[in-house]
Amino acid sequence: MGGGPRTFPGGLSKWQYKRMHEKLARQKQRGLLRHEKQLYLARLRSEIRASRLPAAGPDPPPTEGPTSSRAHIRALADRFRKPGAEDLWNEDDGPLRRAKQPSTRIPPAVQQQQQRLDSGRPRGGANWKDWEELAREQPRTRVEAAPGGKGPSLAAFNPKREYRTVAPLRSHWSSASLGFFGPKRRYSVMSPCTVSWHLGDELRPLGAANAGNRSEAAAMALFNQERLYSVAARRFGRKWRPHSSSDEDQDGTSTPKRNLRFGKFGASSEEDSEIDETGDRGTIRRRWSSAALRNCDMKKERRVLKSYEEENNDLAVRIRELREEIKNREVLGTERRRYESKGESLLTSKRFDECGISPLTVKALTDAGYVQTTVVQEAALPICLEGKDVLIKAKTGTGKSAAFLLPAIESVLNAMKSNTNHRVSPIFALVLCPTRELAIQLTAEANVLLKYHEGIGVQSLIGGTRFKLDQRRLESDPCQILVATPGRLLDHIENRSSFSVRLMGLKLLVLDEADHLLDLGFRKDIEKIVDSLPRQRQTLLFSATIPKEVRRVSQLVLKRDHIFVDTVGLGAVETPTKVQQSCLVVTHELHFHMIHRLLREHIDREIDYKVIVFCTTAMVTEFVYIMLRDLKLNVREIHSRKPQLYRTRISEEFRDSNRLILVTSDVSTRGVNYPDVTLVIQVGAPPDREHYIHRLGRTGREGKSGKGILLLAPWEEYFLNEIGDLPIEKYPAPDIDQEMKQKVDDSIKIVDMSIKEAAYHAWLGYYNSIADIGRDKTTLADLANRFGTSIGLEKPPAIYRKTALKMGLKDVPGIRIRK
Ligand SMILES: Nc1ncnc2c1ncn2[C@@H]1O[C@H](COP(=O)(O)OP(=O)(O)OP(=O)(O)O)[C@@H](O)[C@H]1O
Repeated sequence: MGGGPRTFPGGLSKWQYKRMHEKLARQKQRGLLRHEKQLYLARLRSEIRASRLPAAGPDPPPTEGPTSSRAHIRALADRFRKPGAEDLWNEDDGPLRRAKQPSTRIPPAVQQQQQRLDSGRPRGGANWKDWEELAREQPRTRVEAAPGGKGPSLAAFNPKREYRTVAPLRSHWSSASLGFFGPKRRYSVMSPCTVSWHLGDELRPLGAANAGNRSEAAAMALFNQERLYSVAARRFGRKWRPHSSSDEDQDGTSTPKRNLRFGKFGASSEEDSEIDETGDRGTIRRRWSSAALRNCDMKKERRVLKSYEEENNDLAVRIRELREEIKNREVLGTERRRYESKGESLLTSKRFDECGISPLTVKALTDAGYVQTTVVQEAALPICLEGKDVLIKAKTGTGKSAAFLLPAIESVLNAMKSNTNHRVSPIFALVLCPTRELAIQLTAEANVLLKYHEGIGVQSLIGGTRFKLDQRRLESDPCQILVATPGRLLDHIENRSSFSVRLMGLKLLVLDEADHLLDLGFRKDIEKIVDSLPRQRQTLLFSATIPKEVRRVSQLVLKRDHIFVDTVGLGAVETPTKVQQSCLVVTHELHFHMIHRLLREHIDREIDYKVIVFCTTAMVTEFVYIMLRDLKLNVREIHSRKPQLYRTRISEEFRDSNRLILVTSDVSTRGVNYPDVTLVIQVGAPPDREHYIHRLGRTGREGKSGKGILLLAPWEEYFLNEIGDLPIEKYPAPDIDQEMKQKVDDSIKIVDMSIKEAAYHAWLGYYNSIADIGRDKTTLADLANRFGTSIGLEKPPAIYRKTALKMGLKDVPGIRIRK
């Protein structure tokens, strides 16, 4: 790939540098997988536990010993079930620094109740019911023993984080622990923590080791605890290390200090579980093991409980934020409904000159006909211009491109004010997108917005062009904003150290079509790219679809305190409202006849028609294109098998004209803005729901109307389950007259046999990769052969043994292997 430099930063050779990057990416990938696994396990555990709980009934007492079982399970289960709960590493888990535990005096009422319970409870017996009662009657606040008092202390209880809190512990609770450690079911939810408490003026550990002073019940408690911890430790594959030592009581009785702790339970439990011996001895002190959330919430850094005041403050801030969010949503929702019901575009009343962007940019926007912002621009601009990380979801064709290009220009302007002494300017803003067409389009759009900004340049870096030429262009022309596809960008990062150096000045990273870029196909490249960028940067993620997994994975690139803006709204339809969606189910044998019929009908009805036909693979696209061309339709093709220059030319032609049909593969699925498309036909089941939405989004842009038809074979109807929530009408297939059928059959015949064979192979590969179909290989082979017949293949073409092996198709009836 082009002649790169001999040395790389740090005096590394090209291969060392490359290996280093690969190693880093591998490590990150492993970390990610580990997190995903932990998350999954945690979810399973909490679900199982939650399902074992008694069905209804009042909430369990807030404090019930270190186990705090039901509250803990509920909290976990609730948390995992909440929409958006996939984000386990949220701020609720507390700050990363150690916060002091505030102490509060026990209110007199509590003390009275405690005394009442004390007197009613035999020293050696656990009286769980009493504690339940007491707990129920108490407000959920942290209560600690009065200094020097003998009374028990109620652990901090934060309603927001029940699973982290610990039950009230009493000085004579060694036996009481029998109660709450008793039932085995409770073991698993105990938060391992070191507990010590005061008797008189002395610190007394739980579980006295001195046999002379130890009651039988206390011994039982100790036994139970040991059992408990070892059971828990075994379950999680970690060792627990009991630390025993002896302290002398003031009254001469010796009380052993048993400091129970896990060696490495969850995150660094060691420090967390130490008894704090420096503080006030009159108060009960605890430090919480991060194992309270077990490994399911493990982080590299240790989390510590927030202080009471801090939490209250946080809570207040959170409530305020939520209120604002709800208000914003309402405003956005009303705005959207207003425009949609009026049948207008998605423009809001806010003008660009009110958004705090440079007057020169506003001038360029006005020239381009942009005066008012769209909903997504109105929502995104203030947050992006504040410098925050954002994840934004907005429907297709609603102006997301400008929503991130404008902040990109602003960040360049700001950076250029402070960075004036560079010979070659750093790249201040980097926009990543999945396809070349989209990169070219975004570059053109950025150029429009930069019309009056002299000295600021935008360039694209995409595959299919000459590496050396790119290199020269990057060095000679101004480039403060770079729009790139991941593969080619990575080539430059790995092979041009001067390019990597330029990226070190980066201020803003944008991932357009973020869900696709963070998908498995791109993720490795994205990780490598992100590794080579400065950490101090702003990151913006945009897409029309953001599946839950993507929200979680987005943490790879976004800061923890990023903002999620959803202009679509929970439960709202994700497709443009003015696009009429329908589905036709037709047997394979008639698929191509049906495409022809639908196109003819549409052309007859729409004078200025502009149609996109999406096919499943590049080779099927080519087949359909040749067939339609032979049927005398005004048709063009774009797919990955075509040279880039051709693709660019066709793309531009289709953008600027009408009365044209574009047959394309998924290279045109996302982001590409072809104005005034009147109809989108999707032939065959799309790979997933997101593909369906993005393909359909090529029509009905800017609030205009459009039509979408999904053409499925009967066995592809499973896909309708994935898009069941979208307003799709299923229609019976119209008849095809004999004359038309014959015409199509003739056109199929003229397609070259090699293209048909390649189409068969591609078809087989595509559906083999779709889990719903690819699982049953015999059926798949049968369906592939039917497809082969429908495109005029007399017998299924043979495939290479190696390919068959890879696809799991060896020895499958109906699959021919090449000798
Ligand atoms: N404020 C505006 N005023 C007028 N037209 C606008 C405005 N913002 C965007 N547009 C136009 O809306 C169309 C769609 O914009 P854009 O391509 O940015 O949509 P998108 O949300 O990125 O779509 P996709 O999800 O498909 O990527 C474009 O033709 C663009 O010129």
